[in-house]
Formats: sequence, C-alpha cells, structure tokens
Amino acid sequence: MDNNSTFRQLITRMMKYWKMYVVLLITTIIGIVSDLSIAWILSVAINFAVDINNANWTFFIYAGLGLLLIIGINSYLDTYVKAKVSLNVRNDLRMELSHHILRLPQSYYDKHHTGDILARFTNDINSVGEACGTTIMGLIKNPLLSLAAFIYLLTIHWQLALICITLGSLMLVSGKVFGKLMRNTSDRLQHKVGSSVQFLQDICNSSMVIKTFGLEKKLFEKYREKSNEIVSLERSQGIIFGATASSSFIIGNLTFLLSVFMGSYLIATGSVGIGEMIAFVQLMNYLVTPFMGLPALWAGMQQALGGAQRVFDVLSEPTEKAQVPSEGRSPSSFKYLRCSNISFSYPEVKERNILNEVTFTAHSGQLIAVVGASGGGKSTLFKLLLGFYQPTKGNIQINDVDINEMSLRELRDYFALVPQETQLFTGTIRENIAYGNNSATDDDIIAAAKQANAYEFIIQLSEGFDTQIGERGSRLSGGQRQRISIARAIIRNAPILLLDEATAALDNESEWLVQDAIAKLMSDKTTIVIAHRLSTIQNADQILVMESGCIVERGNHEELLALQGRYYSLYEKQLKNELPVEYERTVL
Ligand SMILES: Nc1ncnc2c1ncn2[C@@H]1O[C@H](COP(=O)(O)OP(=O)(O)OP(=O)(O)O)[C@@H](O)[C@H]1O
Repeated sequence: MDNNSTFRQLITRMMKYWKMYVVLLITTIIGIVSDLSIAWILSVAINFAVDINNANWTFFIYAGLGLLLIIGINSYLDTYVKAKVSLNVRNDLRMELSHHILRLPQSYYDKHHTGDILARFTNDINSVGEACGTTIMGLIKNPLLSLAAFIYLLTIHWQLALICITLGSLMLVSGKVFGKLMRNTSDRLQHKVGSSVQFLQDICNSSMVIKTFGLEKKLFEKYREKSNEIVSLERSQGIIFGATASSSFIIGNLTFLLSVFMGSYLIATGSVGIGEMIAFVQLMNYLVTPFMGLPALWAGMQQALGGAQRVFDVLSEPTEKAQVPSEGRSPSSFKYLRCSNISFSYPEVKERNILNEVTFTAHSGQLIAVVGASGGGKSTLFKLLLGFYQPTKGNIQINDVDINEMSLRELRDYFALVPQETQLFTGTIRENIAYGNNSATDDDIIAAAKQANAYEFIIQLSEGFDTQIGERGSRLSGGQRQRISIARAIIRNAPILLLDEATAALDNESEWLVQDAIAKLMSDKTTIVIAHRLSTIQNADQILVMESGCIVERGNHEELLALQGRYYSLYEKQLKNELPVEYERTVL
C-alpha cells in the first residue's frame, strides 16, 4: 500500500467527521485573522504612540480586549474539537480493527503473532489519532497563516516580503528531505516495537516455564538486544527531528534577522513608518514560525501514515469466506457427518499433504475416535470440520448438504468444542460458561456446571459463579479449567461434540471428575474425539488410526486388536501398565 492510498483511506475515515473539520477550518481562519489583527493593532498602536495627538485610545483598548476574547474562545474550541476528532477516529479504528480481527480466518492467526496485532491496536492507532487532529490541522493552518502574513507583508513592502519568502521556502525543502527519512525510520521503529511486544507477551504467558528453567537472564539479554535496537532507531529519529528543527530554526531566524536589518534600513531612509515596520516584524514572525513548524508536522504525519498503513494492512486481510445466506437448517435435525476423500495442505506448505484421502462417516449418536502418532493430522481434521480451512480435495457433508453451501455460522452451530488446551477468557466463571450460549439463563449455567462436575468447587469459592478466574483461567487448577470448558460445551447443546483430549495428566480424583463430566457431555451427542489415552475409547463405534494424514486402520476396539496392526501395538505400548477407564455413554 503506497502513501497516497494510505492517505486516501485515512481521509475516508476522517470525512465521517466533516462537520467537526468544518468547525476546525472556521477556528483556523478565525485564528489566522486574529493573528493578523494583532499585527495590525500593533502597527496602529505604535503609530498612535508616535503621533499622540491623533490617538483614539478608546477604540484601541476595546479592539484589543475584543480580540483577546475572540482568541480565547476560538482557541478553546479549536483545541477541544481537535481532541474530539482524534479520539473519535481512534475509537472508530479500534472498533473497525476489533470487528475485523474477530472475523479473520484461522490461517491469519496461524501466521501472525498476537503481540504484533496488539501493537497495531495501541501504538499505531494512537499515532493515527494524533495525526487526524493536531497534525493535519497544523499542516493546514501553518501554510495558510504564512500565506496570509505574506500577503499582508506585500502590502507593507513587497520587495522585502519577496526576499523573505524566498529564503523561508528553503525550509520546505528541508521538510521534504527529513520527512522521507522520518517515514523510513518510523516504519522500522514500529516494526521493532511490534516485535518487542510479541516477545514480552511470550514472556508473560510462560512465566512458570521461565522460572522453572531459570531463563530469566537469557530472556533479559534477548530483550535488552531488542530494546537496544529500539533505542538506536529512536536515536536516529531524534537526530532527524533535531536536524529538522535546527535547519528550520537557522533558516527561519536568518530570514527574520534579515527582515529586521532591512526594515531598520528602510525606516532610516524613510521608506516605511515605525508602526508598519513593527507590524512587518510581527508578520515575519507569523510567516516564519509556521514555516519552521512544517517539517516537524510533516515528519509526524509520515510517522502516523506508517502506523495507519499497518492498521489498514490488517483491515485489508480478507475475512472468512463470504457468508452464504442461511437456509435455516436446524442443527437439531442432524443425521450424519461425512468426510469423502478429503485431502488438505496448509497454504504456506502447499507441496506437503497433511491429510490424504480421508473418508469416514459419523452417524447421529456415534462415538468416533481418532488416534495416531503426533503430527498425523488429527487436529487439522477438526480445523476442516469447523470450516477454519477448506479441503484441497474431497468434500465434507452434514446430512445431505456440502458444508461449503452453508454459512459458517450455520456450520459451526452443529458443533461444540472442548479443545486440548482450555481456552478461557479473563472474567468470571459465569461469563465463561455463558460464552457457550448467548441466551443461557442463570439456571442453565448452574445446571451445566453441575453436569460438568464443576458446581461443587465453584460454590466453595468466595464469590461463587462471580469469581474472577484471572488471565486465561490462571487462578484455577488444570482440572477446574477443563471442567469449566466442558460446562461451556454442555450449555451450547450442539449435536456434534469435538473433543480434543487433554494430554496433561491430572491427579486421579481430578481425572475422574473430568472424564465423568465428558461422559455426561457425550451422552446423546455425536462425538468425534482425538484420543490420546486409548483406555477411554474402547466403547467407540469406530476408531480411525491416522498416520501421516492417512487413515491406515479403522474399526472398533476389538476389530483393531484382532488386526494386530498399528492400533494393536499402540494399545500394547500404552495400556500395559494402565488401568482401563472407559467413557460411558448413552447410545441413542
Ligand atoms: N498452521 C499450520 N501451518 C503449517 N503446517 C501446520 C500448521 N498446523 C499444523 N501443521 C503441520 O501439520 C501436521 C499435522 O498437525 P496436527 O496438529 O494436525 O497433528 P496432530 O495429529 O493433531 O498432532 P498432535 O497429536 O501432536 O496434536 C504437522 O506436521 C504440523 O507441523
């Protein structure tokens, strides 16, 4: 995305507040007229002072006081509206970005670090907001003020005005050069800041591993390196800002001094009066100061455009497939799910097939177990069922409908998911269970908690269902987290349960509670389970053994044992020293 297109996109968002910008244009014009009026009043006052008999002091005092009042009100309005427009644009971008990222495909999250997305939400949006208020209005006001001052100067002494404007324009050249440098540095800086936020996020998410493995020193050194890179870029930015400011200062003040010297000469030769000359000097101030500010404003704008580009880059990422209009199919009428010859490779590694000609059918009420070595493609199969990715070959049907013909919402309404790593949200237990079903009542939440064997521990907590569970449920034990996750799936009451069995071992009591909760959840549901403990799936109607993306064996427990193949050796290896535990379920 180039600068122009980024700017166009930004303007589109700003135009929503065109009325505020009209107010700002008016306050800008009033500001400019007030500034020039001060110069005019100065010249009149000095002339009065020189020619005391002609003085109309009453007019002078009223004009001065009136002007001060106008400037005061105008500057309040100007500052307030600029702040308001900034915060509105910031808020709109935050809303737009959050709405968009919630709809981005899973492939986006597989590719991007969340820290990077968070940096766009904070640093980038803030700098864009600033640019939409103070910076852009400065870029409009400064040239206008300079132009108005210049025109006024022309009326006083046009030759002198032309000399001054020629010198002053040199500042624009410096602004252009330094603005470009600033944009480059700021892009690199934003990138580094994003990467350091990612790193910090990883640190915060892994505090227990860091402490246990004694990684504090190593990670601190790594962070120091990242921080040093940021410091070095910020230093470059400081140098560019400094060079911009000092070149503007030198050129501006040279122009100013020149005008003072030449003005003194003109007074001495009687070409202009003292009043006019004072006005001239004041006007030079209005000509030069805005000019001096322009390069820094321009650099700030470039920096903000860099941030805006990073925000728009995310916004231009395509969201999940366009919603197919819902046919009103009801998940409760579920009869079967069929995968027919599905193959799949991830977009980044197209040449590697993760799933190969996978075919199976799950009829209503059945328990299908998927087992096999790590990396065999079991979780990928779930991602396809949930419509996170599309198969590269073959199709998936629910009842008689290809899932591609359903809206994603319609498709996902068929499923409840219990992921391997419980994904809970910061908030209360009540909120976390209720995420499973928007229309859940308090009674539903309590019933789900009871069914998930979570009720007992919840009511023992001081705040009960209103207990805050901490970041991703960090204030709960592993087993408690799993039971909340199961309660969330229970309350969803979807016909198909996708269960990715947790690999983390729990103590016997906790393990029993979790397995009992899962068994209750599975009763009267169609369940597809990724099983890591073969002891839990001996009741399964069909067990699919996956290896390198292919189903290499299928059948029930007894049939597969009798085959004496892959499943048999897995079972032998795993169950030699394990007590068999089975999920009990009610088959419809
Ligand atoms: N987003 C991704 N992009 C590219 N490759 C991926 C992605 N996710 C998984 N893979 C690869 O796909 C293969 C199958 O992964 P998958 O997670 O489906 O295996 P699995 O059978 O569920 O493993 P486990 O039992 O360890 O959870 C692996 O080799 C993995 O490296």
